[in-house]
Amino acid sequence: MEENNSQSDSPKSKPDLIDLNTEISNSNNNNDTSLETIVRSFQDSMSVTKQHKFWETQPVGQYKDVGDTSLPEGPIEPPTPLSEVKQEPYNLPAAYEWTTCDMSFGETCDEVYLLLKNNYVEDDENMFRFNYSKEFLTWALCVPGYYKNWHIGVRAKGSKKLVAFITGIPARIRVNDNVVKMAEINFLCVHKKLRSKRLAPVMIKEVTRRVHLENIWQAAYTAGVVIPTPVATCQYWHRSLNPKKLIDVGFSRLGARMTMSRTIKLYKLPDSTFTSGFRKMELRDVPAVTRLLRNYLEKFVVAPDLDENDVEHWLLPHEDVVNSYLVESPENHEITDFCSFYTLPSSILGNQSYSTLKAAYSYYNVATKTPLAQLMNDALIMAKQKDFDVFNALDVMHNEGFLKDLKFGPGDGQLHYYLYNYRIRKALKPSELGLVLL
Ligand SMILES: CCCCCCCCCCCCCC(=O)SCCNC(=O)CCNC(=O)[C@H](O)C(C)(C)COP(=O)(O)OP(=O)(O)OC[C@H]1O[C@@H](n2cnc3c(N)ncnc32)[C@H](O)[C@@H]1OP(=O)(O)O
Repeated sequence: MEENNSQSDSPKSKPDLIDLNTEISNSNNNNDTSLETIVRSFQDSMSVTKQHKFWETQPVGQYKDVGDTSLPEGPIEPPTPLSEVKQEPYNLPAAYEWTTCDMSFGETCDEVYLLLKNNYVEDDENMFRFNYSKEFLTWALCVPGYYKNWHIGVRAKGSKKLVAFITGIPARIRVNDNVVKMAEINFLCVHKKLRSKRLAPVMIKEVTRRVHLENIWQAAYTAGVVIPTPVATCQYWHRSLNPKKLIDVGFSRLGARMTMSRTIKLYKLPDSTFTSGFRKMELRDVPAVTRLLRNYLEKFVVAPDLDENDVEHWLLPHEDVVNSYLVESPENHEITDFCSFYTLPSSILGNQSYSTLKAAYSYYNVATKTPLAQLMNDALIMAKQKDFDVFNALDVMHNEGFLKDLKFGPGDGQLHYYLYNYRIRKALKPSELGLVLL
């Protein structure tokens, strides 16, 4: 392991405090997310240039190269011959050992669930912590063509307790005109008691080694922390569905001149959806949804290259995991619009009355006939019917087109997108991203 050089963790998405009075008017926030601005403001706020002992050694965009448009787009390093990829796992401290987490095995899934439930991403004020369900974790990890040994755990040798986790899943991601085989890396987690001991770099190197062994040399990931170097920085927006509970648990505040009853009225939604032909997606819709989505995702600089298998896995409704709806024309039965959201509750830490915040996260949405805001309003109505407390959305794809109209308020946490071993010339605007990672 490397020397002790701690970095404070911060959530990769954060259920931010939103002021329920000002959030709607307060939405023309500064949207200058050019990479230069992000890196500079980050460095300014640290007053020194932060050192990244690990990330400086990796094939990722380095801060010193920011703004140098002469560097070519594409892989930073060429692939190494497979025979030269290290065959044995990286060394762990003597008291720990690697384990492959078989997520189809109930007991292992329980252990992963509990490690994350107790140690994964929190907001800056430590009021909320992501609580991914077991069904969600299995869905997110056991994807078409997945490699079991990319679901990597670390156990204490004596007690066999699971103390750390990191995962990769295979994906085809298009960057401009190139479809690149990548790993999507997620669920990096080190038990709270083992933090700041440089375990994370060992885990990242180990997942990298296992991905390389499959002849894959690029990866995509998101994080709440700034490390070298984001390809885009996005913001979360929140739409209250249950404002009273959100206020009671400290997720949001009552606006200055607002009463609770006015606030409840402000966020009230109709009981049923508005768009005729709006219905739940079914298995028979997979080909039409795939066509709709592929056509839409072409508009973005970075987006997944999804086939019918992927769409069936990622978008077919799955109780308490992912919800998808579409609009089928009552006249010609054409599928013209699609919207989806996934279920990711957070534990509410230290509240007497409530233990869980039920959050829906906007996933992939495509509107070709129905106005996007109307389609998303129907998604909000469905989320309310399903008893979600809040509907979250990033400012990616065309989401900016509905956020303000539908009474979303900006959060103060940011989510940074990264590519490993792939350079793009210029930082992207959130609206140039067609990718949502879980
Ligand atoms: C080709 C295939 C490639 C595949 C790999 C592609 C890359 C994948 C990259 C991973 C994508 C993950 C996507 C997600 O899952 S993002 C979610 C991350 N998880 C959490 O935030 C949960 C709560 N926090 C923790 O469990 C720990 O704080 C973690 C495990 C995050 C760090 O543990 P700890 O706090 O005990 O620190 P350390 O002493 O061991 O290590 C310190 C070093 O680690 C760098 N660090 C800290 N946080 C992150 C982070 N979120 N991404 C990348 N690097 C991170 C940090 O800058 C420093 O390096 P450097 O600044 O000195 O250089």
